Amino acid sequence: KKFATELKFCEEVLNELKKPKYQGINAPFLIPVDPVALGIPEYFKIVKSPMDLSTITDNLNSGHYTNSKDFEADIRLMFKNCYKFNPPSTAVNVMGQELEAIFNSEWQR
Ligand SMILES: Cc1ccc(Nc2c(-c3ccc(O)cc3)nc3c(C)cccn23)cc1
Repeated sequence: KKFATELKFCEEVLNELKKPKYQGINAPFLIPVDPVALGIPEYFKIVKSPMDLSTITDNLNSGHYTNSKDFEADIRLMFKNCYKFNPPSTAVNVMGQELEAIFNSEWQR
């Protein structure tokens, strides 16, 4: 896709994931994980490259992404981090799976 159109599509998908209608599942992903606030001091030992939707938004707006593949890589990194730290069937792990399913269906649009 043409560069500008490509990034416009990224912005649309990103905005969808952040919508209030998904607040039950996007909450852990809207802002950077705060290990102190969450009482998980081991977080940065387990997750070497933190990523979240606000950081991805800043990256998109600052021209950090040169194509949609780089944008997609950070989205996927965010979910991988979630599954690495939050064991299967925990609330946050399930929220990650649900939000990832929404991303996947939007991304194929
Ligand atoms: C004791 C404990 C256990 C699990 C969590 N996970 C967690 C995460 C999280 C998100 C992404 C991620 O890569 C890692 C963690 N976000 C939260 C929130 C917003 C509320 C409650 C728990 N949360 C917090 C504390």
